[in-house]
Order: sequence, then C-alpha cells, then structure tokens
Amino acid sequence: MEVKITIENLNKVYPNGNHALKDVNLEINNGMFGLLGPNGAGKSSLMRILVTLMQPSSGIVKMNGYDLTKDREQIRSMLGYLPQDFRFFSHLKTYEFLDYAARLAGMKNSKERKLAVDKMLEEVGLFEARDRKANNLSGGMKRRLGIAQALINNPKIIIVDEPTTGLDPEERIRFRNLLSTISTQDVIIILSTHIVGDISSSCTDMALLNQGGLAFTGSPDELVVRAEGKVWLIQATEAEYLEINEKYPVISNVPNSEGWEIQVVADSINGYNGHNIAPNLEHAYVYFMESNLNQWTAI
Ligand SMILES: Nc1ncnc2c1ncn2[C@@H]1O[C@H](COP(=O)(O)OP(=O)(O)OP(=O)(O)O)[C@@H](O)[C@H]1O
Repeated sequence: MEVKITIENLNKVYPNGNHALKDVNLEINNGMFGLLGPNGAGKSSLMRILVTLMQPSSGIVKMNGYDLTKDREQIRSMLGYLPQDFRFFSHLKTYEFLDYAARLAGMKNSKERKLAVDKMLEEVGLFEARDRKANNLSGGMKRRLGIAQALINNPKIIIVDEPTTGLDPEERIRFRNLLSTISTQDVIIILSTHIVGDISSSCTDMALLNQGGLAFTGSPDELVVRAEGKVWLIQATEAEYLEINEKYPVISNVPNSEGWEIQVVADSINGYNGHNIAPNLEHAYVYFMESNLNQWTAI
C-alpha cells in the first residue's frame, strides 16, 4: 500500500522567538527519505512535530490523509520512532525490553507478543543477544534494539533521528543496510542526519534543511548534478596550498612529490593548476553550504 506524507507551509516558532522551521513544504512517498542539514537546521524540530510530540505553530501535515493535529490517534498508530537520545531501562534484558515495548504498543496477547518479539529480534540480528542486559549491548546493537522497538507495531511511517551518530563504520553500515531492507516493505522511513554518507548510500529522495528553510528536495543524484563543474583537483606547491586553504573549502589533501594534490569546491580556481572532477554528494553538500543561499533558489 502506498504511504504518503504531505507537509504544507509548516512553521515552528519556539516561545523564545527562535524560528526553527520556516514555511516548509514537502511530499514524502514510500521508501527511504533523507533529511540532511547541519546542527541547528531544524531537523529535530521537524521530527518532533511529525511524531506528534510537539505542535507546529502553523501549517498542515497529513499522513495518508489523516491530519496530524486532528487525528492524533490514527497518526500515532501509523508511527514508529527512534529518537536521537534513545535510552533503555537499565535492569531489562534485550527481549524483556522489546516485550515491554510491544505491550506499550498495545499487543495484549502474550503468545502473539512472544512470536512478534522473537521475529523482530531475528530481523535486527539480536536473537543471540536476547538474554543480555539491554544496557550492556554495544552501541550498534543498542541502535538496532532501538529500531526494533520502533518497528514492533508494524508502523507505516518510521522516523529515525541521527541514528548513526557514535557508531563505528562497520556498525554504521550494518544499521544502514537494515534500514534499507525495511524500506522495501511499503513503508516510509525518514532518516534525519548530518552525515552525508548516510544519505547517499540508502535514500531515494532527500531534503536539505538550512536555518529552518528547505533549500533542496529531490534525489541525491539531482543534488550532485548541482555541483557539476564546481569540484576541482589542483596540483599545488606548499605555498599555493596554504593560499588555497584560505580561499576555498578543501575536501581532501594528499601530499606527493611535487607538493599537494588537493580537492576543492569552488565556482572557479583562477590561476591554479587544476581541472574539474565529477562531484559526489559530499562535494555537493559542501558546495551548497559554502555558496550563497540565493543561488539555491528554494523550491
Ligand atoms: N526547545 C527549544 N526552544 C528554543 N529554541 C529551540 C528549541 N529546540 C530547538 N531550538 C532551536 O531551533 C533551531 C533548530 O533546532 P533543531 O534541534 O530542530 O535542529 P537540528 O537540525 O535537529 O540540530 P541538531 O542536529 O543540533 O539537533 C535551533 O536554532 C535551536 O537552537
């Protein structure tokens, strides 16, 4: 079944006057959707509104036709949420914790619950660890238990806030692959992150938030296209390198026999010995962040 979220003219102004979301318009369909932006961009504010933990100041959000502010019961039954600072009760074992989450989600029949908990533990690769204290699991395992509790109620919309922060690369990849697998099951997964790599490898669509405003929506590939002709590979002497470092955002620097081979993101590199190379999403993100926002006309 198709799932759909529409967000119209969404604003959030905190009581102290902080305007955290400014006229956000967005449509999200089945699959994995990446919400990318630097710290303070408004990602968590948007997530908290979507999971009904916070009211918007104005605007309309609909999920499969249900209105976020009027149909809270229906909306909540569709949602699974993994917050950024997810914690466990220290005394619970892994399966006890998931059983508890299942009860909270309204699964009353204990036999059915046990089946669902075991199945979910298998799915997230924690069945072997089911008797371990949840608190003693590794960082990656804790995140996987976090996603398990978000999924136990078969939600149609799964919202995951900064899920890979603090994970080592192997755990990060494993977690991303898990989300990718889930995203094929007729659900929407919204993944909020400031880590570009989380988006490029797994999301079909994305949005870029900056200072509360939506600066880009589309596929990661469409964002990359915007940086075409803006990424340069320069062969520089030591003195040039220092100069270039002052002028442009340097993406990478590799020493070689003639000095440095440097990647920079810039509209042009007057006078230096360099040529354009194909951009990737990280380049595009840096280009976007460094450019004047006016060049990136809001959609
Ligand atoms: N409870 C609050 N009261 C006042 N201002 C807030 C509150 N929560 C967030 N803000 C402000 O709103 C803006 C957006 O914050 P938000 O946490 O949504 O951004 P974010 O993109 O999730 O960043 P981070 O990754 O750092 O959490 C920031 O300027 C922040 O200081």
